[in-house]
Amino acid sequence: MTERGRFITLEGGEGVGKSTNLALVVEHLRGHGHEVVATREPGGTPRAEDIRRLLLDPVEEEPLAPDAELLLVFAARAQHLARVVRPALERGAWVVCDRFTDATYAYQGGGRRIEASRIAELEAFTQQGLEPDLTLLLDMPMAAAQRRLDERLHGQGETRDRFERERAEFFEAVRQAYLARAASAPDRMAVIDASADLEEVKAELLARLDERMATWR
Ligand SMILES: Nc1ncnc2c1ncn2[C@@H]1O[C@H](COP(=O)(O)OP(=O)(O)O)[C@@H](O)[C@H]1O
Ligand SMILES: Cc1cn([C@H]2C[C@H](O)[C@@H](COP(=O)(O)OP(=O)(O)O)O2)c(=O)[nH]c1=O
Repeated sequence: MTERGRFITLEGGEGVGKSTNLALVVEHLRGHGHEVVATREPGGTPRAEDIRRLLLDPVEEEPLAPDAELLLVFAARAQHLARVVRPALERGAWVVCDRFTDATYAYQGGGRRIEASRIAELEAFTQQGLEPDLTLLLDMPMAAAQRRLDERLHGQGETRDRFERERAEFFEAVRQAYLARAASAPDRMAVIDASADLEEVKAELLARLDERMATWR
């Protein structure tokens, strides 16, 4: 029987360097000879990407109710798990995902103030016990991450999505909720200082990854 693949997630606020470092993690794992599926949430399948658009589109005439937002996040997750994540893990591939359920606790829990117990109910219903083997949390003060994001948005002429339009208090609550999650799950989550130079961040990330992979052999 094929051994189940490992499930690794990258987390953190906007602009902390998740996308930049995801590529590095993928390359590192491929170097170890693993089949790797790189994906993201919300999204990762065409249908789930449709739901992502609903979540990110800033429709000013009709604000999205927090519970509707929460259910859409889990609807996208259910589709992504069924179509991409579970099949990959079952055939022995490793899955590296840009954001997962810790983001729901951070954004819908911390940011939108939905009770964690309600998120946990949907988590249990949707995931049926599946959770990441390792979560790399990129942490840094939100103001500095915001400056990176401003440069990126400016450089690409992008506009801000529904979340990127939130206020500083929202992002601070997101950050604190992420840190609280990491403190309560130290065996699964590794906190990485994302404010350092990219080379330093990469080195710390790979060190944490190797450390954890050594315990899986
Ligand atoms: N350690 C770092 N130091 C300086 N700039 C960085 C660092 N990591 C990423 N960046 C830059 O910051 C911006 C946001 O990074 P990105 O990977 O898109 O973040 P995220 O996916 O978390 O929103 C990009 O322009 C990226 O090149
Ligand atoms: C996975 C997930 C994402 N989100 C939000 C956070 C992000 O603002 C947005 C899109 O994620 P993402 O594209 O990863 O953000 P960025 O690259 O700008 O850091 O979705 C939630 O609110 N809940 C969730 O469960």
